[in-house]
Amino acid sequence: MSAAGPVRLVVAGAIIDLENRSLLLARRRYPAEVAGLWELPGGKVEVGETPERALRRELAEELGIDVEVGGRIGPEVALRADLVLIALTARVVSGTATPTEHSAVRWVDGAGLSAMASEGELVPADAVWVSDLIEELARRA
Ligand SMILES: Nc1nc2c([nH]c(=O)n2[C@H]2C[C@H](O)[C@@H](COP(=O)(O)OP(=O)(O)OP(=O)(O)O)O2)c(=O)[nH]1
Repeated sequence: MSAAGPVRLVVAGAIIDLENRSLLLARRRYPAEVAGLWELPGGKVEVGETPERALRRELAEELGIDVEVGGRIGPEVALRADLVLIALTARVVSGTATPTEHSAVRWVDGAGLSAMASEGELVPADAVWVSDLIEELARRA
């Protein structure tokens, strides 16, 4: 795509459990470069869709959960010239996260997230969010 082409947004959910001070991560199956690495679940925003609505749709499809979406967290990340990634906070309103497209899900606390980042277990683009996520987990404690 040319540099002047439309930019597509990917929205990822920083799903936080207030009681357990933990964050939901999902393990990617594809593409090969990131298969086996952990991400904040989400997906691409469709034309005419708000990021909030896209996140609720993706999380219902991918994990079978209904979430309430909060505000932005962390910086936006340019994945490619035509793809930008943002993260929104969210909390589960109903359902239990059960992966349909990911190979696994797990809840981690701040220390666990930090350890996974150090071990290179997160998808590379998400590494920039780690300090903001750890701060958020501590703030809500
Ligand atoms: N969902 C999500 N995608 C991420 C994250 N970090 C990151 O680099 N990505 C990349 C991987 C993909 O190239 C793109 C999102 O693709 P996706 O596969 O989740 O979205 P989708 O379901 O709407 O897309 P598709 O498979 O239908 O093409 O963003 C993240 O934390 N969450």
